[in-house]
Amino acid sequence: MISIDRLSKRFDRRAVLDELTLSIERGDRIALIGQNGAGKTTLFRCLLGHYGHQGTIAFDGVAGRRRETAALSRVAFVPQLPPPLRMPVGELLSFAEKGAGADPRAMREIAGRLGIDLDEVRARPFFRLSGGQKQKILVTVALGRAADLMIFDEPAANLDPAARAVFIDLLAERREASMLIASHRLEEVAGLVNRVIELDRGRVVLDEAVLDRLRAGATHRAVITLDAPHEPLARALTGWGFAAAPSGLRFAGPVPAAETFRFLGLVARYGSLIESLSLEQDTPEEI
Ligand SMILES: Nc1ncnc2c1ncn2[C@@H]1O[C@H](COP(=O)(O)OP(=O)(O)OP(=O)(O)O)[C@@H](O)[C@H]1O
Repeated sequence: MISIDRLSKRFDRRAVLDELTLSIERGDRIALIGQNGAGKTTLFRCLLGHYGHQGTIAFDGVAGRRRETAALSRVAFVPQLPPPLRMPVGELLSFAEKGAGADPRAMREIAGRLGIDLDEVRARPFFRLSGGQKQKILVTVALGRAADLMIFDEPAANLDPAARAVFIDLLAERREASMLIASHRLEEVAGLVNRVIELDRGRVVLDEAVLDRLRAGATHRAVITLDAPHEPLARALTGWGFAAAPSGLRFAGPVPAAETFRFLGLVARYGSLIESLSLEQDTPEEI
């Protein structure tokens, strides 16, 4: 569906995406994890054609400018920070309807489930809504249309717990769509995804097809190598039952498949300290 080949993006000569290569298949529901500044939003912006870049991104084999038109019509996107739109909400909704084929009945229902009465907010300028209300409207617009790929950048960050739960339910109902969800709460999206990709300093450092493994109920063996010794991470890993090499730089231990998300959530918090991470079928070896 999407193939990304050696994608690089620099800001002020600093590489934010660094020869990133990745392919996304139809039916993939991906949690994109990684520390603040790892490059998640930048990857989305490149995918959506908002940023120029080096390397190629092809949608169904079509790359370059033509890809942008195709992408816009088939991709629904909810940004991390809502744009400061001055237009009334009603105008945004009719733009979604006429310009992007969103279904007004579906939007009314989705907004209602998220706790927003569209008639009440229709006349209000979008930028005057609260952060959570803006996010709910953007989610409503994104889910109100039949998109092939839904890209969500920390979509639930401003939602209250009740709306957060509804949002997860709404996504779970969209089984047919491919999804790419950046989230710092891996546990929250765990039930929705079948693949976890971790970015660190603009590179893919982990790409796990989790669903099959979870189904298999297997145990994996993780081996982690650090750039430098780090006491809190060492404590966290030994708390997981990992053995440490005397150098304090290498750790190995078992990760039951059902605990994969919790484990990856822990590791993601320390992403920039980790030089390498592997998660293999459980075959004990000396560390
Ligand atoms: N328009 C820009 N100009 C300059 N630097 C930028 C720009 N956009 C992003 N960056 C830098 O690129 C790096 C990656 O940012 P990005 O927003 O992609 O990270 P992220 O993984 O989405 O982080 P977060 O989890 O905080 O949302 C950061 O260091 C950021 O400061």
